[in-house]
Amino acid sequence: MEIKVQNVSFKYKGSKRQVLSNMYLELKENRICGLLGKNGVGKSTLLYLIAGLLRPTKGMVTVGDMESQKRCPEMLSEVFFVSEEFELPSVRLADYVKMNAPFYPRFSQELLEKCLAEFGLEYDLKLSELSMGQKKKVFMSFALATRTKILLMDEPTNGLDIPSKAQFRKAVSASMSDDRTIIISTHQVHDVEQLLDHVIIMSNEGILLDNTTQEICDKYVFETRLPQDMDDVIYGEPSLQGNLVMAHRGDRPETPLNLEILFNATTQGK
Ligand SMILES: Nc1ncnc2c1ncn2[C@@H]1O[C@H](COP(=O)(O)OP(=O)(O)OP(=O)(O)O)[C@@H](O)[C@H]1O
Repeated sequence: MEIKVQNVSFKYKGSKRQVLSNMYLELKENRICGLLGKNGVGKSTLLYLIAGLLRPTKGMVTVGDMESQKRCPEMLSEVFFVSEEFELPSVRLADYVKMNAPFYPRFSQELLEKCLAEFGLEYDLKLSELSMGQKKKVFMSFALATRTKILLMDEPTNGLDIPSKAQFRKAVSASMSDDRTIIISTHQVHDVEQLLDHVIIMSNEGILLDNTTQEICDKYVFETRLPQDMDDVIYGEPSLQGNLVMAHRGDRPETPLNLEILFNATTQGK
């Protein structure tokens, strides 16, 4: 399902500040997309608009051929939003699943148990007896198992311990399918850098970058350079090993994406 944000402007009620203005964005299916931007640029707002939980002041957001703000049943069964803050009822997970899974026609019990196992959790548990991090793992496992065509995740790795970040990447990869689009809004770039195949960088002025990781890595290399070897460098930062840089690739071999360098280069207008 394609997500289209067409000429969208948004302002919170009672606030003077326009959070989004005339934004255009099209996101095709079969993508794991990282949504990056400094605090307050409107990443969460954009996710709420896509989920239909906020209405644009101007313009239109659609998923497939459905307008988000109408929240028709078909759309609700195909969009799942893991917001930064959420509440789970004080019930057993099995009862939570019994109550909520029927809303999602493609829900997979097998995938739920696989994701839980990835996070080191059992299926037989009481939601009220879990720590915050454990609740998040359970909620994300449920979200992944819904197999909705659109999955929106706001800061999914916040509050997860160090081993869980790799488990998160495995669980997301395991749940990915050709007809799914996952948008992950995050500041924890190293947690998701190997997972993404698309990157969107937002600023207060709008979208600064909207490309597949393949397009980025075809054009640029991310590597460490000596000070005398900086001719074709677009952006660089000193590091312990030398200068960490983003440079034109030319005929050099491809390098892995360094999201932090890409983000700093982009937001500094390089
Ligand atoms: N309920 C609200 N009422 C008024 N203004 C709001 C409300 N929620 C957010 N804002 C404002 O809208 C702007 C965008 O907020 P949003 O939460 O979408 O940003 P963000 O990019 O997700 O930020 P962060 O990285 O800090 O999570 C901010 O300037 C914020 O102050």
